[in-house]
Amino acid sequence: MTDIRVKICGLRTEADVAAVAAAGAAYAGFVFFAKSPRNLTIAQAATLALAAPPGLAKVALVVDADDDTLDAIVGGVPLDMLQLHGHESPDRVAEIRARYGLPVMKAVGVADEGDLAALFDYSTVADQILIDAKPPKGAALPGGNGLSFDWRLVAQRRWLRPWMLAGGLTPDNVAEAIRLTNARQVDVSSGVESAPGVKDAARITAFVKAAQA
Ligand SMILES: O=C(O)c1ccccc1N[C@@H]1O[C@H](COP(=O)(O)O)[C@@H](O)[C@H]1O
Repeated sequence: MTDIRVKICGLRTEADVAAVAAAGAAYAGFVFFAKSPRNLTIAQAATLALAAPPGLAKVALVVDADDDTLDAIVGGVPLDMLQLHGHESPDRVAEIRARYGLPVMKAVGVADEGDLAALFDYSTVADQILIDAKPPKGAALPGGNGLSFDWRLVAQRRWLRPWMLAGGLTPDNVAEAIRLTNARQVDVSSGVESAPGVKDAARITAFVKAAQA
């Protein structure tokens, strides 16, 4: 066992939350993005968040959300972190962090070397950085597409803040991704599903086991 921290994103049922907790994940992610098959209402997310045991951090994933939307989410769901997965500027990240007093994790899409500078920019304002694959042009979702990027781009790099590796991770490839990048935290959504938006408890268990082996 290692101290790798795992985030399982896109939970939709209380059984998902129980599976994530039982597997030993550190974070549970709730998606607030209408186009996603994992999208939740505030009432649904509140029910799931209240079912989470102490020690399982509850993360709300939003995409270019305005203040009214964030006010409703933060006011209606007990949360430990906000994940910003859109085109939020560094100033907007700082504004959200100050307004809600919650730790903020900013997702940055990476496809080539040219994308790495943004990681430094965001690491001056966010509490954590989420390094994800850049979505293909015209993709309906800015993340959660099950696509990975060339992990060698971030291998052995250092950032100012803790970071998490995401994008196309599965129970079969997560150990290799960790070995190559030296990531201490990993995030997965599609790789632990049996169909879009349907989490698979056995895959969740296998993913956490493989990440922490
Ligand atoms: O999961 C979603 O539906 C989603 C929607 C909009 C933005 C991000 C989304 N998910 C995040 O994308 C990455 C990678 O996911 P995957 O493992 O490749 O499916 C992960 O950080 C999710 O939290």
